[in-house]
Amino acid sequence: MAETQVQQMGVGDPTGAIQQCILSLHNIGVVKFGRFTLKSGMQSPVYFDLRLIVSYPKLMETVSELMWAARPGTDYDLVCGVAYTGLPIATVISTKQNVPMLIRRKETKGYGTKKLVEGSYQGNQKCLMIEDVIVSGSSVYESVETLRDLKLDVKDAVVFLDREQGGTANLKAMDINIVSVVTMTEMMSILLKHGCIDQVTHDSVLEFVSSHRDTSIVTKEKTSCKNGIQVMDRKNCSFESRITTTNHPLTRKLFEIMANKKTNLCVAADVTTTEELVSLADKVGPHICLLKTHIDILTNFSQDTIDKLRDLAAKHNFLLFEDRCVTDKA
Ligand SMILES: O=C(O)c1cc(=O)[nH]c(=O)n1[C@@H]1O[C@H](COP(=O)(O)O)[C@@H](O)[C@H]1O
Repeated sequence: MAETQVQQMGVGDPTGAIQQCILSLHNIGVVKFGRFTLKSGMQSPVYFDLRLIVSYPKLMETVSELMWAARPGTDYDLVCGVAYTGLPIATVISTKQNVPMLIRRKETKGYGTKKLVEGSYQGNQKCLMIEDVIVSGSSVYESVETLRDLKLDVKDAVVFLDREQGGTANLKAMDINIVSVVTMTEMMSILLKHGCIDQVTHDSVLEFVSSHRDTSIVTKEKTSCKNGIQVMDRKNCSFESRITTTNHPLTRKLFEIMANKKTNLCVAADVTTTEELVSLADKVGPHICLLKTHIDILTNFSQDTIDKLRDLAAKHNFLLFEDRCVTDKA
């Protein structure tokens, strides 16, 4: 797609470039319907998986051109993609527009330079952030925060899809101006118009969006960034905010219990009968997040032991952790 053609778009997409792109993205399976767990833990009937475009170079070029055309300002010294899908898009923009690029890592390397930001930069350079999807704005915000710590001038961001779930307003409050190529409402109406989805699917997505418009920014970790090196500050993070720190469902579940029950107490149940174990679990259950068992020291262990513990874990909302050691070094 020619740059001039893309630049003519604007309100109403007169050239149809955005519509065409949405239909192509739908064809390759980027727009998925079903039941999806989002980064925030929220269940959604729709998922926009732009990562797939790395397998379709021409489409990646189109997406990059549409995003560059939608950018909110001019005269950027740098572009920076938000990991991961923002990175290939930023690379295409960087080479096509001849604007140098930065890479903002998701995690600091534990070796070598230990830098969080790769590439050359100087203080006060103006940088445009590039992201695939915005929900709450947390991903964009975390990257902006890191770059601002390095004294870069970051006020603008461009995103392909705005899911209209509060991210734009959240970022505005952080002095970040973000524009999107398309909103969820616009995308759904394009897909409906072209017979890609039925009215029921269309309506259920819009209903979901309208009832989940108030997401808030939850930063992964309180971090500070000195000379591009990230410093974690877990001790000052709430259990609530740490729910989003991890991708592991079990760890997330543990943080959810800790946040809900306001406890980080674990009990190690070193008792020798099922009756003692079950009675202890029922007594301490309301106050703990986790019960550690040693079923190999129970004299009357059976399936009944497991069933009773499971019922109590569900009743009092705690996790069970069996600590059977093959070799106990202690
Ligand atoms: O997990 C999500 O919320 C999500 C929904 C979706 O439809 N597509 C999608 O890519 N995401 C992920 O959500 C991130 C943005 O969420 P926020 O950080 O809350 O704005 C993206 O960078 C994706 O990793």
